[in-house]
Amino acid sequence: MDQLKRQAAARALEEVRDGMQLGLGTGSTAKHFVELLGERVAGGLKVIGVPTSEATRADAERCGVKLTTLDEIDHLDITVDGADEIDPELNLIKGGGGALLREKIVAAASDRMIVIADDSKWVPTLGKFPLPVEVIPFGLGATRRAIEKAFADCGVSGQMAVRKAKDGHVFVTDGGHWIVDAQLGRIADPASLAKALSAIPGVVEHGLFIGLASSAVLAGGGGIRVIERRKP
Ligand SMILES: O=C[C@H](O)[C@H](O)[C@H](O)COP(=O)(O)O
Repeated sequence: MDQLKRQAAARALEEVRDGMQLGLGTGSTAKHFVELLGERVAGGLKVIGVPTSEATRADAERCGVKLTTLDEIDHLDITVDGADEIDPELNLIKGGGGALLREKIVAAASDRMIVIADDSKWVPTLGKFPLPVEVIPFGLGATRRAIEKAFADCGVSGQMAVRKAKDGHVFVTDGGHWIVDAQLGRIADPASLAKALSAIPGVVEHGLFIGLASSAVLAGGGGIRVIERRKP
């Protein structure tokens, strides 16, 4: 599986040109991209990156990739990031690693977002992977009730749980927020659900990435598939 992730990362790296400003994703697949990018940088490639998490910042620094922020530059050429699920419209569930907020800010500031994954992430319909919803701890009860209502309005339901870290304490995101994971099973209309969740005051962001990915690079036993998003 790790080999497939690395192959997808290597294919995305072929899109990178000298002088590009890159969004650097988070997770085990994106980490391969950062490592391979570091090798190219050591060989003379000149790029600058914006990391989507403190973990990726540390990886990029270790790999010698020069970093900047979205305050210092006005756009990114390409963001390369992993995903937890990818559907045929290239809508995504992201946030399994808790980095969805910065990932979405960075993807939205990019001309192109390339999603890299092993082909187990390809699904006909999003929802089997629990949907991460990043929330403000204050007023969580009210926020949970509003999320439940949004789910019902969009025809989905399922158990919700505040994410815990490995040490048993509540998982806290890089932005200081909490994550509620919702087991929805099948999300028939991800765009409507995304809109409904975004309208809730206590929701900082959610893991539905709608219309952000430009292409997906999927590595499987039979080779690599590159899927471009259909124009609306
Ligand atoms: O918050 C984490 C990110 O959205 C990751 O890109 C996603 O969870 C996929 O991670 P991995 O490549 O480790 O499966």
